[in-house]
Order: sequence, then structure tokens, then C-alpha cells
Amino acid sequence: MPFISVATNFDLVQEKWYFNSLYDLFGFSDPVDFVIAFGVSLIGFYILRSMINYLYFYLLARFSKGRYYSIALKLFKKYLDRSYRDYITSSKADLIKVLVAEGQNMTQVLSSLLFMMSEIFIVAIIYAILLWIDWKITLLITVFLLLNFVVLFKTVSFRIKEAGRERERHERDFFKIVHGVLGNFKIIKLSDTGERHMAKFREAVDRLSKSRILYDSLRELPRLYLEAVGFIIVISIILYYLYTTRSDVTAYLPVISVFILALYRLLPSFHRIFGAYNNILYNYRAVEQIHEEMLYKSENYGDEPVSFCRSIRLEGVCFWYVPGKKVLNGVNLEIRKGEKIGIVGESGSGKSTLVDILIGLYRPMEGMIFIDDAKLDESNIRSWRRKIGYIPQKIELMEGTVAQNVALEDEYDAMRVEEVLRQARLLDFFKHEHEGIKTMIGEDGIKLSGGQRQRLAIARALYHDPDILVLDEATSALDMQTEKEIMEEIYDLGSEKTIIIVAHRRSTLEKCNFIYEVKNGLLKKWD
Ligand SMILES: Nc1ncnc2c1ncn2[C@@H]1O[C@H](COP(=O)(O)OP(=O)(O)OP(=O)(O)O)[C@@H](O)[C@H]1O
Repeated sequence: MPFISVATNFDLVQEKWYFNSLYDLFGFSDPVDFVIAFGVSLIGFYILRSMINYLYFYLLARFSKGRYYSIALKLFKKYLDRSYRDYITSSKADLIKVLVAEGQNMTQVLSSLLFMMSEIFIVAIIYAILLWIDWKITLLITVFLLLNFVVLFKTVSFRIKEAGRERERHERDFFKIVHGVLGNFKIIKLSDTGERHMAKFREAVDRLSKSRILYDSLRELPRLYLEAVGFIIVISIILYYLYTTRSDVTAYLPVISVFILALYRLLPSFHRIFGAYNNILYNYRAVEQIHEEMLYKSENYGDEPVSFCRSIRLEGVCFWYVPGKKVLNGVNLEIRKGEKIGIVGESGSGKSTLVDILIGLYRPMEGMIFIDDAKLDESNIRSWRRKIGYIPQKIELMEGTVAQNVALEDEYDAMRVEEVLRQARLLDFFKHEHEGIKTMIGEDGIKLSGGQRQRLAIARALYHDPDILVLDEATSALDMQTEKEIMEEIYDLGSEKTIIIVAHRRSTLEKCNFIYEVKNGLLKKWD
């Protein structure tokens, strides 16, 4: 180290041109002062270097980890813009996994990429210096190093890429099992299959851990390998000079020292480049998966206003989930504004499918829907959906208060919430026994009974005072008396309200103007 050399031998101040020039430039008169100043400058330099390094790592982390913010936002938007058809066929566990785990893994890839580029830059500078000192030896080293890199790529990197694929596969199983178990907890408890699920989970975690262990141990290999390579290079250089000059290598000590110093700096850089490259390989599935998600063509429906003053008309509507198996096969139907329509049919006949088409969640595969005289298509479907209050068979509630679940927003009109809760025969329950409309209902409304959930869903559908109310088996969980009372309220909403009710109980449909039966993919009016 130059500082130690000059501190142990002041003559070097005069002998070495670089010390000499600096000595004269700053006007020193005593070598001791010069060496002290040199030492203090070195301390300053190392402090500054640490600060710059810290800043560099901070900026690197801010850039790459900050990307998670935009990746997560984009992914979440993609999920929200997914068509309903695609949503129900996608694995929810997979969606969560991509958003949570792969989003984070993607940031690892980004930081590794940046890190790799900066290290390549440092390596290029050191390389240029080495070429300038002795290009022949440098080229020889290059060939030797390249051969070793090929070995590392073919062995370690190849295996790490495999481990990355395994990681993704086992992580997928991991999320699937957790999602499946937590979503079916009651059944699992009853069927006493907890141990079986535990075994599956154990296997997934075990494989996931093994892939991580493999990656962690493999990524250390290049360092050990490169250390050995560095050692071989230094000895080989000395051997080269010994062989070519057939004398001791004192005369070549400066060149050898430069190479030792360069390798000392180069090898950790190479190791870091390999580390970053392997990290990219290990997490590469994250890039592929996020790329796939980003390529997904979102539902991009327009919001042109639809006026509903006269009727909804279905003309020759066909729909199938599986090609060749038509669920609806040329349905014709006219619903005039203000009519109350009942839909019946055997289980699996296609009632919910018909309703999902009517509310604009599914598009007919063949045939058309007209609202008054305007065709329902991509240009106006969003505006149509907003006119509808829908109560599904399977009610999904959010963790939050009653009011938030009714309004589906944090900001709500408390009076209106109370009004619709009263219509759904639920207000008294919350008013007298709990904290009114601010009662927390638990995750997916776990604190409510099946009937209370349905009534909450009815209140939710009524909240925005929709033109059309669609009830898909919406009162099936209620006792006869409560169902009768609620249906009275619903029928009394006014002659302007168009109501479509799917029900198994005929009593629910008593006040309907018309009742239709879905059978063999067609719609038949009941007399
Ligand atoms: N996402 C789907 N993918 C494939 N087939 C489906 C899908 N959803 C429904 N089906 C099938 O379409 C047919 C009609 O289903 P639909 O839910 O409309 O019946 P439904 O009359 O409402 O039944 P239920 O009275 O039991 O609720 C059924 O045979 C069902 O298996």
C-alpha cells in the first residue's frame, strides 16, 4: 500500500514522481507533514467512499424496491379490469401469488440488473488499465477467465435457473394450499382432513425450502471457484515470467503487483456480477409471469349513456362455457320497464347465466341485447351495469362495517344506509343489538347469519336506487315470513322499478307480471 511504503520510507517522497509532484504542488517543506497530510486525506477519502457507497445502495434500493409500488398498482389494475369470465376461471391463489410474491421477486431482478451494470462498468475500467499495462497477459487472462465463466454458466447458472423454476412451482402449490385450506376451513374441520392438508403443505414448504437452500449454496460456488482461479492466474503470471526470462521475477514485481491488485479488485466484482446474474435467473419466472399479466388484454368497455325508458330485449341469445355445449340456445325475451319478471328452472338449467348476461357481466356468444333501441355492446356496457342492483346467490362481503358493506364505499350517506337496511328488515337488528350501522361484520361477514347476509346484500342492491333490480335466489336463506316481508318491500319499490327474480319458491314470484322457465337452453312463458 503506497501510504505504508511512504510512511516507512520518507525517501520515496523524492524518488517517486507522483509523490514528488504532489509534494511540490502543495508546497510542503517537510516529508513528515506530507505523509501526515496524505494519511488524513486517505481517511477523508475512505469516509467519503463509504458515504457514496451508502448513497449508491440507497438509490439502488429506492429504485428497485420502489418499483414494487408501480408493479403492484399495475397488476391490481389489471385484476380489476379482468373480464368476469376470465376472473372466474383464474386461480385466485395464483393472482395473489403474482401480486405478493412475484412482484417482490421482480424487484430483486431489477436491483440485480442495475447492480450488474454498475459492476460491469467497474470491471471495464480495470480491464482497460490492465490492457494498457500488458495487453498480452491481459488477453491470456481473459481467455482463461472466459473458459472458466463458460464452466460456471453451464453448471452453476444452469442449475440455479432450474431451482428458480422449481421455486415458482412450489410457491404456487404453497399459495394454493393456504388459499384452499383457509377458504374451506369449516369443511376441513368437519371432515377431519386437516392432517392430509398438513402433509401437502409440509411437502410444498419442504420443496420450496430445498429450492432456496440449493440456490443459496449454489450462489456461493462462483466465489470459491473464482478465488481459486485468481490464485491460479497469479501463480501462472509468475511462472510465465520465470519461463520466458529464466531468472527471478524481481524486475517484474511492479507488473505482477498491479495484476494482483487488479485481480483483488476484479474477482469480487466478477463474483458480484455472477451473483446478480444468478439472482436474475433464479427469479426469472417472476419476470415471465408479470409480463404475461401485463400482456393480458383488459376489458375496455365504454361508458356511453344508455337510456332505459321502454324495454330490454334479448334476441336469439346463445351462450356456452364449453364449445359445443350451449347453456342458452336462442333466447328471446322482452322485459318492459316497470315489469316484475320471475325466472324459474331446474338447477343447472342456465338461470344465473341468463341473469349474468342481462346484467352485462357475460356477453352473448350469439344474438343481441337491446336497451330501448340501443344495442348493448362494448361502448355502453359500463353505463348499463350501473343501472342495476344485483343480489347474487353467493354473497361476498368485505371486512368492515355494515354501512361500508352497504355503500361499498368509505364515504356513505348514513340516512340512506339506514333506509335500505330498514327495507331489508335489518335495521332493528343492528340498532338494538350492536353499534348501529357501524357494527363490524368480520371477514366475509362471518358474524352474520346466512339470512342476515342475504338481507345485507339486498340493502346493498337498493342503496343506489337502481332502475333494475335483479335477485338471483336472493331470499333462499330467509324464513317464509321474513322473505314475504322483504318481497313486499321490493314489490312496493314503485311501478318504475324493473325487477327480475330468479327463485325456486313459487311464493316468491306471486306478484310477478310474468314467469319464465329456462329449459333446454330456451325460455318458455309460464301461464
Ligand atoms: N364458469 C363455468 N364454466 C363452465 N360451466 C359453467 C360455468 N358456470 C356455470 N356452468 C354450467 O352452466 C350450466 C348453467 O349454470 P347456471 O349457474 O346458469 O345454472 P342455474 O340454473 O342458475 O343453476 P342453479 O339453480 O343450481 O343455481 C350448468 O350446467 C353449469 O354447470
